[in-house]
Amino acid sequence: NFIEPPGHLVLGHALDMTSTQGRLNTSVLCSQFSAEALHALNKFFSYGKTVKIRLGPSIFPIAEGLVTEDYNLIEFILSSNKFLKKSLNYYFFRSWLGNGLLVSSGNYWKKRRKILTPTFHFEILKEFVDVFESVGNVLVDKLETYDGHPSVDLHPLVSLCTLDVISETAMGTKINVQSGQNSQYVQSVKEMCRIIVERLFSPIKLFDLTFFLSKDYYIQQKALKVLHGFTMGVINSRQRTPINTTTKKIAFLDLLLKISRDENALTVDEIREEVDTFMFEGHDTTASGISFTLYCLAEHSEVQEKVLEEQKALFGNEKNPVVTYSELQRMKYLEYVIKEALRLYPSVPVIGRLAREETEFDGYLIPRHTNVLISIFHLHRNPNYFPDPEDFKPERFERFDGSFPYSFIPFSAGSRNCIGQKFAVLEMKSVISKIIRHFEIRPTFPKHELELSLAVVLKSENGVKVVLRKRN
Ligand code: HEM
Repeated sequence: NFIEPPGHLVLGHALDMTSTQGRLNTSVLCSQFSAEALHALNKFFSYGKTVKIRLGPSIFPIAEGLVTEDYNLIEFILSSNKFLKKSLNYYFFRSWLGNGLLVSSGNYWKKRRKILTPTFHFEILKEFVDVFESVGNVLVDKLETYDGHPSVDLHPLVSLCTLDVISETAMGTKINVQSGQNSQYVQSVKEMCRIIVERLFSPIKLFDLTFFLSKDYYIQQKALKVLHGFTMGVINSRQRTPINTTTKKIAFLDLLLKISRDENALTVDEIREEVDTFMFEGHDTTASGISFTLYCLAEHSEVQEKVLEEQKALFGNEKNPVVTYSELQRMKYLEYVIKEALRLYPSVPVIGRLAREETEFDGYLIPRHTNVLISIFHLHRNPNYFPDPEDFKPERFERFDGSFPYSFIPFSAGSRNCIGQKFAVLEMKSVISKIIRHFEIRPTFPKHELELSLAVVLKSENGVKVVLRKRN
């Protein structure tokens, strides 16, 4: 069977995930540990490309599973309809996202995916470019206040920008969090993201019984009240307002309301779940992508220069052009840069699936109901597919011919891939190109070394710091 790296008799590998010393310490109870999860995976993969791990006694199915960086197994899983169900740890999203697209399964998921797919049609996405651009302008204004500072941590600023974008596009509502409004909503999003990550790794918070006794349970309930209350408030008010058919820009929520009215396909609660799913999946992921791309550009001035050249070829020296969808499409080099940044720093570093039935793979038996965690992070750094994998070389994507289609999967692959992929790339291009036109981005001195942490969304524990200099 698959190898199980040595671990604690009862707690299994929970200690590896939570403490570099392998000792039980307070980090098991609190949050400072997802950086250790990355080190732990590095260690586990020294035992094999696919290994068995557990975060507690093996009598609890939620606490154990396989973790893999093996191309062949990943291809097998993502292309098979026996692995369409999400692994058990997605359970922690349910209190917030209910049965939304990210976590649902079976026919329920199929039906919803079919309903939602047309809402991401490029004709609809095209109309969102204005939102990316105007919200991006607010970010540029904020970044200008850091001109010449010894360093600025991009992530929190970018994260507010992407939250503003997703709110306006998903709900048709400006929440202006970049201008300090709706701070309670922002705080609640943060709390929920933190609690979900903690529950994933902590053997104490993993189980409902012990989680319900913790302080975080009360924080979660409070945050959920704010989050659900906010979304429901927006839905109720949009329901009362007839959809303006004269404007081409229609928010996802309005499309869902229209579908539910015309075809009676979704209840109000189901719409709320999907909108919440977009709010979660659609902001932290793009914030991580934008911040890490800008960090890579700071570290590689020659690449930044080529990105700027591409901008000049499109817009001359104009820093604030009216950017169109087709111009974003023409930013080919920037697209390679974003891909290379997502290769090294995939916003979603690990995804999980559940074996629907007992399955044989390469002489190994994967029992029914096994959780299989796929490390996109490690897959993307495999030298067989990406020579000198630690180097940042956007040009490699000029030659990427798709012979190994599952070697680069920042948006996952197969029928459960990211529905928001095109939206995300457009948004990232819009915001990054705008920043590059306005600022020269330099590395900090001394160099800011990222402390990556393998949370639900990839983060750097010590921030993503660069130096900004306004361009003339
Ligand atoms: C850089 C940005 C993004 C990255 C890297 C990314 C990545 C991913 C990945 C890897 C998955 C598969 C998750 C899994 O199997 O557990 C996924 C699913 C999903 N993403 Fe994204 N995402 C991004 C942006 C977005 C945006 C902007 C939206 C919405 C506007 C979105 C909505 C979704 C949804 C709804 C799913 C679930 C799809 C399903 O299961 O059918 N994502 N994303």
